[in-house]
Amino acid sequence: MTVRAQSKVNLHLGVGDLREDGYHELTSVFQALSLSDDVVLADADELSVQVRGEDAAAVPTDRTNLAWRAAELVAQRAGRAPDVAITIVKGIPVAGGMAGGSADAAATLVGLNELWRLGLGRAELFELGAQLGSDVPFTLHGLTALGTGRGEELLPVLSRNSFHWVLALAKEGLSTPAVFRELDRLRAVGNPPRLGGADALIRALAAGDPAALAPLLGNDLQPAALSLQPGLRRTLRAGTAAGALAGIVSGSGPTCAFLCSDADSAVAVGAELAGAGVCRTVRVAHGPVPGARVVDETRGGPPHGTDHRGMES
Ligand SMILES: C[C@](O)(CO)[C@H](O)COP(=O)(O)OP(=O)(O)OC[C@H]1O[C@@H](n2ccc(N)nc2=O)[C@H](O)[C@@H]1O
Ligand SMILES: Nc1ncnc2c1ncn2[C@@H]1O[C@H](COP(=O)(O)OP(=O)(O)OP(=O)(O)O)[C@@H](O)[C@H]1O
Repeated sequence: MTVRAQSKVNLHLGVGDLREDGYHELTSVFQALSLSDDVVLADADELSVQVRGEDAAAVPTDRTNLAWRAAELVAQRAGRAPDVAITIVKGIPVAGGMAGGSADAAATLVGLNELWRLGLGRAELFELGAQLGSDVPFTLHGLTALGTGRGEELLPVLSRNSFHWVLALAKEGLSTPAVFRELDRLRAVGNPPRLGGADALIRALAAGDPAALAPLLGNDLQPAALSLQPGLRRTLRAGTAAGALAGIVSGSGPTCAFLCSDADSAVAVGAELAGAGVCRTVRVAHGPVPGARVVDETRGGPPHGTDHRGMES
């Protein structure tokens, strides 16, 4: 069985104060993007994880892999052994701020619910997802949603039309906790900008107008990501110089996401950015797309032809 795991970008990421539990209160408008991983699940005698694709060497294959932890959690809920062979074909950059590990965990929850015929409802899957990480519930949900709390309390947001994105993938990843810590440090020594509400952005999404949406994109984590990787300023400048409507750091970074006026513009911006020497590679993507979902019910066997990806995802 193959389950598609979609990435995300935060169109608006307002970060509140540090809570006593070590998390920050967030106001996040998420959009699920077409850049994806495939998670292949096959019956086996024991739990295992294999990773393929460009970034595979950077991903653990032991119980620290979020998909492994998802399998253990759902098996525990079902009262059965977590015996499944998990093959992850990475398309989402690792430690890139696009919720790659979270999406793999979401795909594992959805897939095992089907493979083991557990009959868990959406609410139960969301509750298991929230135990695995703040971004997992959204990667189950997909489309466009407003997240509050630590990002796991979701409300759907109406989004008309498809939006077209160029993603600039960085050479080195960034650790999410390190970026939140850097923001706390910047706030302790200065006054980095804080986003206002997301109402205007939510209206622009409902209108389906990229030109109206572009100036409203914002990310409170961006100053912290730029502080840890100053070269990202050049990447952001190069994207808008290439014709994107706007560029932001995606989540905790370091991937930069550029909103373009249409699909043709995204291809042109992607080509120019790829030649500008400001990132490892570029991908073109669109959103919103649905959350983690089964795309091939065949039991067992890795997918064919999914690990050679062009610029369009
Ligand atoms: C930056 C975002 O991607 C935006 O969607 C998410 O907030 C991060 O979500 P995630 O990677 O699923 O994060 P988790 O695995 O839940 O948390 C990792 C670490 O990030 C920090 N963290 C995460 C979420 C949050 N609301 N406040 C935080 O301070 C904490 O240090 C936490 O220990
Ligand atoms: N299935 C997985 N895919 C990628 N990384 C994983 C996975 N499971 C565990 N990891 C570990 O988690 C770290 C963060 O990876 P991930 O790609 O999820 O980051 P991210 O996209 O920045 O996360 P987020 O956007 O949710 O904050 C990696 O450096 C890796 O060690």
